Amino acid sequence: MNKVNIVYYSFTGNTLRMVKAFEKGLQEANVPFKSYSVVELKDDNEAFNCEILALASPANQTEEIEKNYFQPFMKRNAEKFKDKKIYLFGTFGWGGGKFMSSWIKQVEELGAKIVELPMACKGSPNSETKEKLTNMAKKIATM
Ligand SMILES: Cc1cc2nc3c(=O)[nH]c(=O)nc-3n(C[C@H](O)[C@H](O)[C@H](O)COP(=O)(O)O)c2cc1C
Repeated sequence: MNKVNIVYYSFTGNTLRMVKAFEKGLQEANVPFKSYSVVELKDDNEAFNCEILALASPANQTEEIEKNYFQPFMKRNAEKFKDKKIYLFGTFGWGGGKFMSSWIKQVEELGAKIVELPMACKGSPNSETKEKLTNMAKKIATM
């Protein structure tokens, strides 16, 4: 059983709906977890205090992760990603999920290990996507 923490950003709620589906899987797997909005996060070490850290962001200007909170989070914690097990997911509008490819690259260049195939969906996740995420969370929790 893995302790899985989640750090997320969501402005209009699409990414948060993905987070809720992911949390459902963790609850069903009966593993300890904590979710942190990156906007309210006070202690980065607390978020990193887990076996697997899930990160969730929408695409923001020019195919990046969210700019004002998530990009600074990545930057100030760069050294903490070395050998860290990470799972990535998020939502996008019009870019076809290009932001996710850059994020994967960034995380891998920092030395992290992406534990499962990331998930990105357009707009609000439908029930199929939510179910996939719930199952993914269960898999990650018990891997
Ligand atoms: C300021 C702003 C910038 C955005 N930039 C992009 C972008 O570069 N590529 C893209 O595919 N979607 C972009 N979007 C769309 C959001 O990624 C999409 O609506 C997402 O689902 C919002 O997630 P949230 O509801 O969790 O905030 C942008 C939206 C806003 C408001």
